[in-house]
Amino acid sequence: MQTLTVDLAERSYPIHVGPGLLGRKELLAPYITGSQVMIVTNDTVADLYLDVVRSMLPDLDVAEVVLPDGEQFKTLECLETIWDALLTAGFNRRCTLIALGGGVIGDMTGFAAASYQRGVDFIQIPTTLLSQVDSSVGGKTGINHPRGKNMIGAFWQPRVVLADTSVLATLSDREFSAGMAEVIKYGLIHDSDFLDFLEGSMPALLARESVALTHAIVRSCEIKADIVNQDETEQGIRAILNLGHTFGHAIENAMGYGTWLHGEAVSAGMNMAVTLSRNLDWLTDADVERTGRILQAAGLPLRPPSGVSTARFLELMRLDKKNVNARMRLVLLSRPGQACVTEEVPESLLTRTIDDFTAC
Ligand SMILES: NC(=O)c1ccc[n+]([C@@H]2O[C@H](COP(=O)([O-])OP(=O)(O)OC[C@H]3O[C@@H](n4cnc5c(N)ncnc54)[C@H](O)[C@@H]3O)[C@@H](O)[C@H]2O)c1
Ligand SMILES: O=C(O)C(=O)C[C@@H](O)[C@H](O)[C@H](O)COP(=O)(O)O
Ligand SMILES: [Zn+2]
Repeated sequence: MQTLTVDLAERSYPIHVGPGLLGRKELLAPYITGSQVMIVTNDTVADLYLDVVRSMLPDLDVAEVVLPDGEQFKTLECLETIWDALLTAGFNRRCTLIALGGGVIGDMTGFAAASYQRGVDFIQIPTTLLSQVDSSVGGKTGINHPRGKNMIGAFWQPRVVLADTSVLATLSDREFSAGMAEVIKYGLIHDSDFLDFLEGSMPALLARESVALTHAIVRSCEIKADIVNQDETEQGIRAILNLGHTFGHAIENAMGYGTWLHGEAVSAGMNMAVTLSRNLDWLTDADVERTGRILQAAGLPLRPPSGVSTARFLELMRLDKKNVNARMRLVLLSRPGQACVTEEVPESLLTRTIDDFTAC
């Protein structure tokens, strides 16, 4: 097991990464202060891992909420289901919520913890690649709104993250590839050596070979923790974690939540952001081609779905939470391995770049 730390003074917490963590009671016990524990999961993950997580909580008052599976259920209604379960079970301010699942469960459970009785403890047990490398770390929690992705939420840090790499064996290839999009993101925004590693190791990663996969997860968590440590609530540098997301969230919303997976939409979005960076002469054609090759090798899409027009893209992108002025705020690459946030992209160039992706 390897352990990293998110370093946020009194909100600091460990991220444990390795095989066979589920079942190890001693990894949870130090972070549970009261006697009441609510495990929040979905019907797919419950069938696979609920029993073993329950076995890690002896002598405690344990209740469960099993939600329907899917991005389309990252809603106020499911959040209400969690609040109702907590109230029905008579849970008090010293209770702990455990998020057992992917990013959907993690984001919703975190927000339920942030809001229940004005804030209770929560623990992340991420079970997808995406949630192990990204969503379980950093404290962004929330739900979708029909008008926009993750529009309602809070920053609320977990007490501990347990990323058991053994559970990735049951993940579908499509979901595994979606997780790789966020892994590739870290190479693009922050670490060109890591991008080289990912480029050279893609077959081993897709075969889920333990050494390569563990390195990819640990390095991703290190990069995310480093950025979050500098800027917990996204006043500045944290926004670079949003590479590809302004385009990607527009795709997710336009297609209907759950149609395109988050990682798939981010992949097409990163390719669009990299292309826009090239159109600004910040990157070369070779950089764009290489990025496309890496994403494609991971089984990810390079282009958005054909049904989304440029006008719809722009309409949805204007709702993005990063925007503060009339000008769109975008995360682009100033070179491979280095991202920047800019409001300086001429509207005409942005439109032309999107047009190149939306034209049949
Ligand atoms: N908070 C953040 O910082 C952050 C970061 C990235 C993404 N997100 C959010 O995370 C969500 C996407 O997360 P995701 O990709 O994990 O999707 P997900 O939570 O929908 O999980 C993907 C699928 O895998 C299944 N699953 C989970 N673990 C499994 C396992 N071990 N074996 C078999 N099946 C398993 C789930 O039931 C689901 O069907 C999006 O809502 C996105 O907005 C949040
Ligand atoms: O942790 C962050 O910061 C991120 O932006 C990580 C993203 O991968 C993630 O999808 C996040 O949920 C997006 O946040 P949002 O604020 O753009 O909704
Ligand atoms: Zn993301």
